[in-house]
Amino acid sequence: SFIFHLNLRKPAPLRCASSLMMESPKPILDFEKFDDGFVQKLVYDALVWSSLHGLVVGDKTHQRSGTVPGVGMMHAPIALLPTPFPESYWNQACEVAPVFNELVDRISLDGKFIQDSLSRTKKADVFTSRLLEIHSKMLERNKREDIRLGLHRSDYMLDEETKSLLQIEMNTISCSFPGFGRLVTELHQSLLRSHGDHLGLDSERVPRNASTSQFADAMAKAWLEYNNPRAVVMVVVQPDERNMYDQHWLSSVLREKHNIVTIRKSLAEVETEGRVHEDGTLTVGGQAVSVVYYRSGYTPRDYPSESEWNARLLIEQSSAVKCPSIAYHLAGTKKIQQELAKPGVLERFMDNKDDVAKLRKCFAGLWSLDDPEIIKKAIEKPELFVMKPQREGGGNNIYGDDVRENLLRLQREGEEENAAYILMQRIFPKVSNVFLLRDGVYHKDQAISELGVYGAYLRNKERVIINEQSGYLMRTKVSSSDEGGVAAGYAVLDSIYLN
Ligand SMILES: Nc1ncnc2c1ncn2[C@@H]1O[C@H](COP(=O)(O)OP(=O)(O)O)[C@@H](O)[C@H]1O
Ligand SMILES: N[C@H](CCC(=O)N[C@@H](CS)C(=O)NCCC(=O)O)C(=O)O
Ligand SMILES: [Mg+2]
Repeated sequence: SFIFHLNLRKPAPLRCASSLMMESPKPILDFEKFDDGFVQKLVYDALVWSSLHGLVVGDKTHQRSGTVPGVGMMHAPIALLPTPFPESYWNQACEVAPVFNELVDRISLDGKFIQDSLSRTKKADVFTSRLLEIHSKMLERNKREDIRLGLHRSDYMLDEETKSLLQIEMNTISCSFPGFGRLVTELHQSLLRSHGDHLGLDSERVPRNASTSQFADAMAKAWLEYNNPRAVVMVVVQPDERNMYDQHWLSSVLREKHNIVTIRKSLAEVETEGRVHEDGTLTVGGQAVSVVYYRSGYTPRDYPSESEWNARLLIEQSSAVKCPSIAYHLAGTKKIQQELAKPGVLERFMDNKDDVAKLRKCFAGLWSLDDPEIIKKAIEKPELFVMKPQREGGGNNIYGDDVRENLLRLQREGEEENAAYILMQRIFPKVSNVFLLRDGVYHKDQAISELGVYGAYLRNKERVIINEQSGYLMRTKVSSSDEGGVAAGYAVLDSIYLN
């Protein structure tokens, strides 16, 4: 930011400013300059702020912390200060959010594309085949979803090599941290207001983040579109949830701002208490449900028995607004992400050339395992690739030598299992210095970050009611870690400092 201000003082030639903008972010923390005493003060203020503002998670050493609110809470893992991020890439990520929202909706309407794209994955991956089974049942019934609510998060890394913003993945189900994304932004703004002078940082450079209210408002509008004043919003949750407060933030806004009641049910509870009536209404425990918001159901672990699959099917068959519908869920799989990267496929869904260009600009290299050239290259240089199964929730990817091992194994075992994976270009973001705060202790470390941009989409038949970028989440992890993910225990919650 210091350099940025200097630049503002003299009328820099455009070239210089733009080249400054394209520069990789300057560290805003000169580690050597700070004394531990000052950092400890920042840490103390950050921990108090987090505790007072509900930026808390369940403490896994406390066995009731995943079921009983208020018991065994721990501050969420956070970065002490925001991470520098070039404003030009921030603008690009925000601008493309509504385009990705529209793309997901268009894909969801093309049942044949979904079934065809995943037809071989169906044979190689049981979990995906179960989801596809529900999807094909809906196609057979010609089930229409007139009211469609998407609450997405598109994740990006800034590739240092190519100086380009590349999409890691598009999440269309159970996107974590719409509650906490906003809170971490407010925490960092608060810390910079108190200590900004000493740090030489301006709190105005941390972009406003209304992720919680924008997601809750979208759910409230979907509730209105369903038009049953007695109906509730149902949050489908995991029986044991360490991240319940992030979820409760949305329920709290629904109640306080919109006077809408939410209920929390596991898939097993939906199976026992749920019913779909003649007119399509879903009732659970006798209460009519207008919107089903999944914060579970995205991983095989959420389906320990047939009961959970029955519940998923029951919900899908109802007239409730599913967030996501099975089609939206499948549109966000990694296999579909890889299919979309093939030449001409985006054009199948988007007629606006500029939109297609905006989407394609942030595609990393994505391949199926049916491309011998790529397989050969990945076996030679596995460190340049990430191999991904059709899984969500973190901790599932294959890196480095394991990529080579797995590719050789698949060659030996025959091509059947190939369709269960995709290959992706490995992205190498710039490393920056961060203070990571976990369990009340800070660690200075080299880290890399991943910017998640939330997108909300609400449509009723031909009427698009909401299509917006709705806040952001920065996740920062030690650069030595291949995997990411806060819930998975690798990353911390962060925000950005525009430079
Ligand atoms: N192409 C990539 N290059 C570098 N890191 C990646 C890449 N893809 C994924 N990762 C890392 O792995 C983590 C999980 O990958 P992701 O595709 O987001 O799977 P999940 O659905 O489990 O979150 C990401 O948060 C990121 O840290
Ligand atoms: N416990 C569930 C966790 C839900 C979950 O894992 N969601 C995936 C997308 S599917 C996700 O957003 N992962 C990135 C967040 C991270 O880094 O941990 C919840 O919070 O409702
Ligand atoms: Mg992810």
